[in-house]
Amino acid sequence: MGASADNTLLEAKGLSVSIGQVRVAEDLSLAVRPGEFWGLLGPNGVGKTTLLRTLAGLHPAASGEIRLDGQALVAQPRRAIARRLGMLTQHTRYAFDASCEETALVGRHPYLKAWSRESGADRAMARQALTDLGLLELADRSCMELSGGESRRLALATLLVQDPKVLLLDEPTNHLDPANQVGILDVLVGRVRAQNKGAIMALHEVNLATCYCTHIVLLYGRGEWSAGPTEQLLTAENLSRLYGCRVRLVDDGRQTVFAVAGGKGY
Ligand SMILES: Nc1ncnc2c1ncn2[C@@H]1O[C@H](COP(=O)(O)OP(=O)(O)OP(=O)(O)O)[C@@H](O)[C@H]1O
Repeated sequence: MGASADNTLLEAKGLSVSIGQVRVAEDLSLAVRPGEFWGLLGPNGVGKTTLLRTLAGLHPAASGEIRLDGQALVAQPRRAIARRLGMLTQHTRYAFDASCEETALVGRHPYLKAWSRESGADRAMARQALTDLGLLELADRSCMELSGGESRRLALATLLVQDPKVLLLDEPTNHLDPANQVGILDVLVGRVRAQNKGAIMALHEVNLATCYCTHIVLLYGRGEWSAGPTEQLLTAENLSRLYGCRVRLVDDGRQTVFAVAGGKGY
């Protein structure tokens, strides 16, 4: 199956999404093209995870359509979807005792035939991903013995080994110190650009979004949203409305950053 005529990797058309009593998005349309890295921002509980799960085909939309690589998502078998789309979930929990290398190799499962084992090339991919995420020294260590940040990086390594065209990332920088946050975003953005992938990343760190994201989706609540290029969407006015607290833009001549200026009384 080839990409769609205009190269769109993942497309939402007129998508309406709810969960429980929460209206996440009404009539949402967006198209993720090769090389684009989208940021998904909004307050706690607004529905970022739910929207990512919907785009992955794991939560049903109330209406609208999702197209992956030019074809309706619902028409594609899960195994085919897993070769094209991968999701990093918000929390990393390992239920089975396996080494970090074996855990990273799970990313190759969508490509293996029944009863077949991972090849040397698969193992090389796993070791490369562990190297890229600074985990090679832990290759033989049990995944049950990792710190929160190490577990997070192992989950990302597994996603890189899965090597899908579309990456859905739910707060990938959770549990990571600042150096590891920019380190893993450098790796992810590097892969997206070099290999013409597309990504959507839910996150709360607005200043990482300004550094790394080409496009932004803002979820305001009650189904309201806006989407577009980062420089148009990420303004102090939009962010103040989004989070319900005053956000200021600070410019030191080299970089512009957003700073929380305090609550209503400040
Ligand atoms: N299975 C469920 N049934 C009903 N409501 C749910 C369910 N799962 C989540 N919710 C609710 O749906 C809303 C959206 O949750 P979601 O996890 O998508 O938000 P989020 O924007 O990712 O939040 P956060 O920033 O806190 O991670 C929340 O109010 C949550 O309590």
